[in-house]
Amino acid sequence: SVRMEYPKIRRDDTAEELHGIKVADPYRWLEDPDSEETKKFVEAQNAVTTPYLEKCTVREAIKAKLTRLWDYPKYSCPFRRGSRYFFFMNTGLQNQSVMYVQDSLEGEPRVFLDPNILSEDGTVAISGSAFSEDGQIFAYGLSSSGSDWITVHFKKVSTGEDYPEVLKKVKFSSLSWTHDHKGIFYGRYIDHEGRSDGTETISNENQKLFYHRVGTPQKEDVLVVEFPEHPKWLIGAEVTDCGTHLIVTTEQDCRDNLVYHAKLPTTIDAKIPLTCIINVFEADYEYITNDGSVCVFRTNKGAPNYRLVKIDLADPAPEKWKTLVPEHPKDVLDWAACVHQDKLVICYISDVKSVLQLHSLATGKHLTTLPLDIGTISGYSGKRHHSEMFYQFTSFLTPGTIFHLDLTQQPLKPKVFREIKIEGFDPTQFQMRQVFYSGKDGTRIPMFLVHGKDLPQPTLNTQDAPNTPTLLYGYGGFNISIQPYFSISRVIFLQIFKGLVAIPNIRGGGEYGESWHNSGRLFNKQNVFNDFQSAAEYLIRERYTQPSRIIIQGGSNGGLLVGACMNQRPDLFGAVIAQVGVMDMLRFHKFTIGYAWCSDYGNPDERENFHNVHKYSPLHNIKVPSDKVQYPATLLLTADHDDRVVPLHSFKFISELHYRLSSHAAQTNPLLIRIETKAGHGGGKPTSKIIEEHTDIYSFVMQALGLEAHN
Ligand SMILES: O=C(NCC(=O)N1CCC[C@H]1C(=O)O)OCc1ccccc1
Repeated sequence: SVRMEYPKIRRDDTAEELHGIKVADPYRWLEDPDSEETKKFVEAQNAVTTPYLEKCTVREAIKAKLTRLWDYPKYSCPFRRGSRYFFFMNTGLQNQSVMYVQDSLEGEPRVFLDPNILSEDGTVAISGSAFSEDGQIFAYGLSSSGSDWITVHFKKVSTGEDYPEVLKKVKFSSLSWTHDHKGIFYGRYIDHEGRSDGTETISNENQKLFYHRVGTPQKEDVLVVEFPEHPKWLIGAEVTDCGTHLIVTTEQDCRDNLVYHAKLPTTIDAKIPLTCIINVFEADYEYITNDGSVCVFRTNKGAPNYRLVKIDLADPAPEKWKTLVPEHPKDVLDWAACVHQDKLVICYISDVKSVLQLHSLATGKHLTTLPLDIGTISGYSGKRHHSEMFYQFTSFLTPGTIFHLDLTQQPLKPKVFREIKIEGFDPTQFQMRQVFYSGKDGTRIPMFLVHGKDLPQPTLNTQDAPNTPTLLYGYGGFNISIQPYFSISRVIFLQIFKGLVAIPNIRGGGEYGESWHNSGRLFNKQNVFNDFQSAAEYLIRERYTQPSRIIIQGGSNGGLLVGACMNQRPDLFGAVIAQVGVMDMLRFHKFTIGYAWCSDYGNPDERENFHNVHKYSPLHNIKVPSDKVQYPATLLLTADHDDRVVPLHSFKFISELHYRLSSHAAQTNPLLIRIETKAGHGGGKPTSKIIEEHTDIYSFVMQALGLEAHN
């Protein structure tokens, strides 16, 4: 294939001496999103990528197929607030799901809030919300163009009218009502200078907790909690189920938190004095419910697979804690909620599949396990004072099934409340399996395989290497578990390319609790890359596919994963899709919320951590392969309002790839970047932009790997 011409991007002599080594950073100037030169860079890169994608002869056919199959109704669990029921629903191609209200489960749904009317291109999304206890006022966050910043609005439920005030400079905030329905606690970056629209990259510091009284202007909000000596702490606040106390948590990164509490004053007009009950960052503590001063927390303190403990706020010494639900030896206690006054809903992850149980709140004793197929609980709604609950099940081949459980029944019998079906998708044509493969160090790693029933079975004796296009997707970090969930774009990959989707549950995730997370972070981070490469080697050894047919895909921390893997094993993959990736591991902590990722990566300002991340940082480990080997066809994707992982990571990485590889004789695979506008990290992205993105990814893959499309 013809060699690509890439834009000539200026390199300057910026360099620093860091922890004993000289580190050049010739594209440092790309860190300024507002400079004319950076804007020209974006145009120049898109000017190369767009024609390449449009050259794909079946691009329109792929888009039509994606659009047709995408056009199926999507529902959330219904949830009761006050005397009304609400749910989100998307008829299929709406840019944003619409919020409906019903006076009863059988009642006629009425539009309650349609975010689609808030912008002409669907780029305004609901991001966070909370009803007052009586269900009469709805507090909701709106995010524009995918930014983490939100504005908070208040709607009177009975009339649908908004109150006049809008709360600004809000980010990474919980919204929690006092039970007198007068107002909410929320996190605010009141000191933030300059614009807060998600195109800025400055670090988010000095979040403070405010109390807002509905119907008053934001400038009258009361500063209730701040930690001026800890500018990087993020503050969470939750009013207890009984309404009398405030539970405050602080996080300095993406793991562990402190816990404070306070009795709520009847009038909130000054700072609230807190009592600290957990004062060391060594575990996660999540408030579930309380009876008087005795609170139930989900924690991994002394329990890497998590457990539920009772802590008496009046006597919080650890030796006084009572274990309510002990740690399971193998399964991870993923989340818990209190329902019907005296029951706990507990969701476990067992070999990556969800297990949903009811336990007694009083004794912790297991009451019943709700029947589930192999898959994931992707939604839940229920409150302590409710006698019913809803939960949503999904899997690779199940778009979504919503169950209703009436807890006053004996025996308990979950009822299918709604089953989502898709025209043109027949799940019986596909197969999903879980296999276990060995990592480089012998660790057994689970992997889901999804493919058409007609996938040519890997026959070990045929000479010709199997050439099934294989999408190998991974994340590998932050205690996040990649469980089976339905993705119509993956189904289309299987259909168009007669392909295989492989999802290895590599270390760094939460699939097997804290130990799985710890064995994939800090100085164990290379295990994550090894596990992912071992997954590819397993698929090749088992004759499912061959290197040139493997497409590795990852987003954010998963973008780092594929960026590192393409550097370490350019020979092992045919294509790389790196979405909003973390590519500059020496500087990630300097921008927006990047410092919070030091819990997985380590702080590069510290010598040992610096040398550790320097070893795998994608930007710093591009190596020209031997003369027969080339880098896989690579597509980086990012967007101008991504303020979670700022686009500079991908800008610098594509520039360095071009600089290092474009003169490598064997490098005929394209190395491209797709930079979107009015888009962010992914949350809240409108359906139209999602379909465009998947269309471009599949067009890229088809073009680059010379795949044929089956209709
Ligand atoms: O940064 C994250 N989450 C981690 C995250 O988004 N990461 C971690 C690495 C890159 C990117 C990703 O993988 O999506 O969320 C913001 C936040 C809120 C409250 C407390 C701490 C942090």
